Amino acid sequence: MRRFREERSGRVTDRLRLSCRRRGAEMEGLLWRVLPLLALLSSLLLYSYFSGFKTSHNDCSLLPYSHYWIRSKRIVTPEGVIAGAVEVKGRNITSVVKEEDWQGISKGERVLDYGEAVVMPGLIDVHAHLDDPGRSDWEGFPSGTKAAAAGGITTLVDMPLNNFPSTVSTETLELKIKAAEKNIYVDVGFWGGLVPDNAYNSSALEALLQAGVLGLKSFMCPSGIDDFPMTDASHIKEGLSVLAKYRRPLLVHAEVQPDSISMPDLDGDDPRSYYTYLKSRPPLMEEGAIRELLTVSKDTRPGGRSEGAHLHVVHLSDASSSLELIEEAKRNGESVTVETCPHYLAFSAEDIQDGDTRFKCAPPIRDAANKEKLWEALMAGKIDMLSSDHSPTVPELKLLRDGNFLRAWGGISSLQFVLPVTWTYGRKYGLTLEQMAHWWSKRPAELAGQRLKGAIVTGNYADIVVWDPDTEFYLDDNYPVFIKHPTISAYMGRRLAGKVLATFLTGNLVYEEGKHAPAACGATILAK
Ligand SMILES: NC(=O)NC(NC(N)=O)C(=O)[O-]
Ligand SMILES: [Zn+2]
Ligand SMILES: [Zn+2]
Repeated sequence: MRRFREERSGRVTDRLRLSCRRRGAEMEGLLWRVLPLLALLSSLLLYSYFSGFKTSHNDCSLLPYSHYWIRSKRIVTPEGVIAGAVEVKGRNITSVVKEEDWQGISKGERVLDYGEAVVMPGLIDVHAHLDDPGRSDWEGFPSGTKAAAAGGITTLVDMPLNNFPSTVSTETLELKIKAAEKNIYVDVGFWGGLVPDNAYNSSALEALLQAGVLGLKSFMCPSGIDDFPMTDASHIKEGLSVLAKYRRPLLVHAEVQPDSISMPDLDGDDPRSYYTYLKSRPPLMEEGAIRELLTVSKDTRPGGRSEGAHLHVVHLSDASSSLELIEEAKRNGESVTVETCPHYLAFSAEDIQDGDTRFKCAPPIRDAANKEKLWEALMAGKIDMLSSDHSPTVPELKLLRDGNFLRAWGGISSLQFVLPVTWTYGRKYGLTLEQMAHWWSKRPAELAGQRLKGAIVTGNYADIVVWDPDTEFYLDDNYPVFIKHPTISAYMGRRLAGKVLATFLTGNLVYEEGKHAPAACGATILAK
């Protein structure tokens, strides 16, 4: 029995030994097969570690790495235009070096040398209507933000109207955020709507602000959108008092039809004539609205009821009395700013052909003398910033064939073109690269409360546009245009200077020479 057991156990041991040997051989074989794979994997890991290669989000960028230098002879920084390089690592700018210090930098790094091209902070457009959700056939987040990226805009703040439903509550903001997520090629923040329904309901307004809108927007005249009714000065006063607590701005479309203004009689006037439309919205409408606004902007003074709130007049067209009133408010210590748009700086009423409703917007484009005064005010620092007021629609509603200015949709389509337009029309007034960055990046970043955007400085997000001020091009059918309906844009067919070469968004090269990164990796921006 014992022997048997021994014998048996001996046989078992033998078998075990045999199977161990066989398994050992198998393991060895496996090891030889796996070893090269392991070596490959570890070298890939090492490579990705040292090169900053993105393993997960590389569809967000046209570059296969995320640590690199952008080099140029013209980098626009808050300290002036310098020759040198901007170091980008991941999402941020990690250093900005002048040419004289460049030699000391390790040469193993990746360098994108743009020569003489301008390297500037990405543009921040605080006034765009992307019409999503609800009217994405007018524009929509994907095409709108692709156009923005192609135009050097890295951040835009979307208006609360023209989308449906209008963004006037936490629920409607939620719909907007959902529509934007994974569909945006640049960063997008949101203004909420101040409307009669929520103006006296501070808890509703607070909920909207807590949900992340960067500020509020209201209209002092009919907006043309049924679920976005107009507000008066008393609504605005209430809105400002809530905004004060959050230190966020109220943006106002400042046109009214005050009883004191006797509106011109248009009976018998040709609706196809631009002058008929111009007559229907005189400068007095802007002036009247601003006069009313100034009765409540007093509250924003230090020690005032709404100290901490801020009033921003959007798309100023009247360069006369309206501008003087705004100047006066600023002198009185009120927290007030004003923007104008490239179309008021590029076009004048004299140039607009009868029936060409591509030029219809509100307030209207005024005469050449007014345009000159707008440029003067802008150059003198009296106008704080620029915005696109990109407000497209479907071509049918522009009534291009009919040409009826009184019935056509009002709004200029410009999102992709604002950089070259500002540059092209501003050169004769001597505008500088620093002014471009000031009006399009620094001041809009402040308005939208974006502390890490709007300037090329260490620590900021690497939101950068590279453009060539000397290249001229025609906006013709061969030009890559990304707005949804190019035919309704007043800029098509124009010759412009200042070509966008590349756009970087939080370190990703999102656009280069007609091509976008495959994935929509812009972020929604919500205020905290
Ligand atoms: N509903 C609109 O988009 N209106 C816009 N229309 C323009 N500007 O003609 C605006 O901003 O007022
Ligand atoms: Zn407006
Ligand atoms: Zn607008």
